[in-house]
Amino acid sequence: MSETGTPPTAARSPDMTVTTADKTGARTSEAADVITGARERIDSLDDRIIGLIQERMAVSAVIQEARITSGGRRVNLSREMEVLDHYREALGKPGTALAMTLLELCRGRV
Ligand SMILES: C=C(O[C@@H]1C=C(C(=O)O)C=C[C@H]1O)C(=O)O
Repeated sequence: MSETGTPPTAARSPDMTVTTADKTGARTSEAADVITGARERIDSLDDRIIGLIQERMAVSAVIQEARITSGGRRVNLSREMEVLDHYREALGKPGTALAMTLLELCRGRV
């Protein structure tokens, strides 16, 4: 095994191309096909997640603008705690970190 995780030529099954093994890390063409298909689904999911985050940013900006225009503050910490709790309850401790990143993206855009 090389430092990049690519199996040496002798370790590849005869029907696998070098390119496929290098891209997926699989040791068989069947595994490489599964990985390639699943990666396409992940890329599609990531595009949808990014779209939803951008939509969240726009909705958050509407709220912040209305509050600031009315004389209030941009940030509402009690509401942010509710958002953090929501993500932590759904996803555990990493959910809190994810929610903090989302709040960072959504704050300060108006
Ligand atoms: C969107 C709001 O304004 C700010 C942004 C938040 C968010 O993006 O979830 C939450 C609280 C506020 O700091 C809100 O008060 O709901």
